[in-house]
Amino acid sequence: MTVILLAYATRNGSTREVVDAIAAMLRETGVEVRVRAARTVRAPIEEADLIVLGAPLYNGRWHRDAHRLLKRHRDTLRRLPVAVFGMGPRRDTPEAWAQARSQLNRALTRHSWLTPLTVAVFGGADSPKHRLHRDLRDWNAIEAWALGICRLSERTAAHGAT
Ligand SMILES: Cc1cc2nc3c(=O)[nH]c(=O)nc-3n(C[C@H](O)[C@H](O)[C@H](O)COP(=O)(O)O)c2cc1C
Repeated sequence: MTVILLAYATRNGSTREVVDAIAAMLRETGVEVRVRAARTVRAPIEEADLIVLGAPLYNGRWHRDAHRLLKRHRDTLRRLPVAVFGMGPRRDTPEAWAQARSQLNRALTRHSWLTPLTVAVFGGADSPKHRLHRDLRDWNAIEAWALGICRLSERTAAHGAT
């Protein structure tokens, strides 16, 4: 059975909600999914056919737990397919979306050995305690991405089996 590890970092919980939604979608397709906070993923990394790493952008930076996971597990992750997503932006303008994307791209350049299968930004959500509680998460885009991941994992598993 295909095993997908979903590793995430979060400050206010919205990334975890996205990961839970992705996990539910993937499980419906018969994939085995393990959800872990990025900081708790220790070496040796669990056996998985594919890793999904999701974390929010804060003040132009990707969450440090995501960086740490990539650093700590570099040798294993070099050999495994990795899909990446970031959370942001906070404002719904083309400029803000482009900025979030370029912040994530810049963060990934710190790990030049990494060639993700796919990279996405899903839109940010304010903490429930925030006065405005804006939520730009596009659940249709998240679902489409999760299904794409599923197809990728099937292809990877088939490739590994030959
Ligand atoms: C203080 C603060 C700074 C933020 N900075 C950025 C940023 O630089 N770029 C971005 O795209 N999103 C930014 N965001 C949006 C967060 O990435 C978004 O709210 C995300 O959903 C938070 O994830 P979490 O709930 O998992 O912590 C910021 C949010 C806050 C509250």
